[in-house]
Amino acid sequence: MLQQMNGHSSDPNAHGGELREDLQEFLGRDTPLHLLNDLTKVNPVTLETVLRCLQARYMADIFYTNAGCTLVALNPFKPVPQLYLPELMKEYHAAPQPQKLKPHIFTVGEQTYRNVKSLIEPVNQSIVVSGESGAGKTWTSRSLMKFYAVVAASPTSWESHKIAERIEQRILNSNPVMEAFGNACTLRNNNSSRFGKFIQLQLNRAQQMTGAAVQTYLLEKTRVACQASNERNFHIFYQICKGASVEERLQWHLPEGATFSWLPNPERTLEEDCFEVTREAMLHLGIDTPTQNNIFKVRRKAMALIFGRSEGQPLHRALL
Ligand SMILES: Nc1ncnc2c1ncn2[C@@H]1O[C@H](COP(=O)(O)OP(=O)(O)OP(=O)(O)O)[C@@H](O)[C@H]1O
Repeated sequence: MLQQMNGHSSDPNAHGGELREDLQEFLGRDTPLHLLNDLTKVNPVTLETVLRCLQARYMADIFYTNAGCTLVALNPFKPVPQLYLPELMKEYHAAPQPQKLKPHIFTVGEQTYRNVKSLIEPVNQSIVVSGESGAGKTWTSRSLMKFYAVVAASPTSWESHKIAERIEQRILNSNPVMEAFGNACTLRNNNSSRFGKFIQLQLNRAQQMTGAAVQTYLLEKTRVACQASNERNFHIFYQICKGASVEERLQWHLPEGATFSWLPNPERTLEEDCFEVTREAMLHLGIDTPTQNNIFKVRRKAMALIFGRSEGQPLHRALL
């Protein structure tokens, strides 16, 4: 992280072989760097000092840092389940001043939620999640959706509780489906979203979740026919190839172990390859098994048409 950014060396010794005076002063300060919760408090604000601070926090397993009203999220590249527990979501939700708690994506979620709540005429709130490929945007969006599913789904009556649960579950189930059809393994990220998305969560006047809409754009369609070496096609094709049942294989004319010229690197086993998870999520979204089968049949035919037949299979059989 400290090596190179935008072509500028961030080596503090690059300035005449000695640490610059202001940087020396910054590094020698009394407060340990990892305790700096807000990058605007870094003084002087330079590439070196900001990166030093983020690096110190990363080494101390602190992955969120404020930068004024923006939140910087570092990808931990390891599971940190204790950071995303429902109890923690509730803690941020119940806090009188969540911004006084440790920086977290839940602070942003809660602040936004309160903004909607505090206005007499409800005004839409937006959270922009940006970063380079593999930075953790999908993870962050998922965490926000889980947060709202917990804090915005607590209606009182049993009947409405059932409805809220259904909506909450559906919102969360949209993720595996979107990711199966729109994500692929790239050099930078095993589960890279190859499309942009605008997720809208709808609340009623009591700030309970009543629905959600996802608009997708800019799907990287060219990946179907052309992938960089060591990258893969969209997950769904591998899921079908690896996860179809014996009956489905017969029905879809998909022999066990069939290989396709445009489905490279099938030997890589990813957790995203799980067909069952996609099917289950589709079921929860109201896409029943016969409809699912039709969707997968079309996918299978696309595989024959676009990817070429599985080895040794005549075309008329592949298109059946
Ligand atoms: N907060 C986190 N905790 C644990 N793991 C994380 C976290 N953020 C990201 N990751 C890991 O990093 C991987 C890449 O993150 P993610 O898919 O969210 O990146 P992205 O910014 O959406 O990338 P792309 O633009 O390529 O879709 C995740 O699959 C996950 O393994």
